[in-house]
Amino acid sequence: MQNHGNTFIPAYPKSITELMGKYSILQINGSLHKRVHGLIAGFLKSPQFKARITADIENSVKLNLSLWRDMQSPIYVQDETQKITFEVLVKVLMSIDPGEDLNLLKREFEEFIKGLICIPIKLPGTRLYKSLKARERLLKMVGKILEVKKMAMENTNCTQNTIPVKDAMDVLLREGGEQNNETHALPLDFITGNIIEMMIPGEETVPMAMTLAVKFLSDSPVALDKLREENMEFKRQKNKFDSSENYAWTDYMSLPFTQNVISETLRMANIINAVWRKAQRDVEIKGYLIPKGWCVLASFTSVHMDEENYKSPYQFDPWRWEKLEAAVNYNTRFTPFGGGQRLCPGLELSRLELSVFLHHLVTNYRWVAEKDGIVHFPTVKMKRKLPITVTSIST
Ligand code: HEM
Repeated sequence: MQNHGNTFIPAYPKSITELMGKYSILQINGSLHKRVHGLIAGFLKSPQFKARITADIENSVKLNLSLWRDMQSPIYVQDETQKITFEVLVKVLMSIDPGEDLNLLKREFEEFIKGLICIPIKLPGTRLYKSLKARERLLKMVGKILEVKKMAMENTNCTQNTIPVKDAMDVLLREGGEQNNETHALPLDFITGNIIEMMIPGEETVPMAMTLAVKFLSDSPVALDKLREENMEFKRQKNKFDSSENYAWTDYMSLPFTQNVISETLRMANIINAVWRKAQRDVEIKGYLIPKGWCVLASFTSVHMDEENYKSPYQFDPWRWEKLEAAVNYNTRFTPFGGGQRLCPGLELSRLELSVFLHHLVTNYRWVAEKDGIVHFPTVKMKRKLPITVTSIST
């Protein structure tokens, strides 16, 4: 994973490559990949972006959690967390607010991703065909949003600084277009395609991490008590000074046990359990020859569940991170977000979303989870979407 795209490149099953388009960030290599990755990662980790998105995440989490009070039991955590994170994701990528457009986009996107892992036959009626059609409709919808943004930019005779960059689409739209020099600008269809493709790694991962955090905490009452204690104390301290309860992203990041719960959840969840690569030349690793053209599956589960890396790896133990912090080489032993030049640009955003969700969940509700199991293939899911019954905590 640490190579520079000249030894191993991504290689996905045919249904995925068909659906993604050849200029997707997930498939491109070399200098174009470096440019697009750098733009998106730079934007998502900027303090200005995180400050702004924290309020959006809070609004979405608070609104959706408040509805739980009047919902009939059981509440299905997997569905509920998906609502929250989809709202955040489209805000990050193209600033769509909740409403009819968002609902339509969600429906089409769900139809689109159903075909990611399927038999790659492209005939009317097949799964792949339906998903390709959904992709065409998505391209149209996102293309319209892009057109509007482009016109707004042109009408205000925008230079880099006059209209603030609000989302990933803005970032890509402005790239190379400054000083009216359009020659280095990214083509519009490249941008539209990539906005849709960036929804793929962002859409299911964060809600599944939230759902599994609830699952692991339900099975570990001592860890849940400690998490609640830390977050209740944080809430009390905050309310002393500012009863409006608006927290900064740095507040969330400063809760050590909560961060350890998130790391431990990501280690055990293995939401992206592996990545696919293809050898560009003969490669020798630890005495084994991987011939040019062969595919390699870099398994993160094997890393995270290896006793040599983590003692009692199947035990949910957030405290292990207090001891591990200095010792673990994160590049090779903790890889939920991958590594090297393809390291997930949504890493910090995901941790922030998880922190906000856990904070509002444990300070507002107690819950009892029904029996449920985790399915690991082809993607991580709960067998029964994790049904829980909640009771409000009065503070
Ligand atoms: C818990 C949540 C998440 C996990 C576990 C996760 C995991 C990963 C992993 C393992 C990769 C590397 C893939 C590879 O090497 O081929 C990746 C790439 C990527 N992720 Fe995430 N991801 C998460 C959330 C997000 C979010 C919220 C976004 C969107 C805002 C996002 C956007 C991306 C993109 C665009 C890439 C491709 C990067 C590239 O190839 O240059 N991810 N993610």
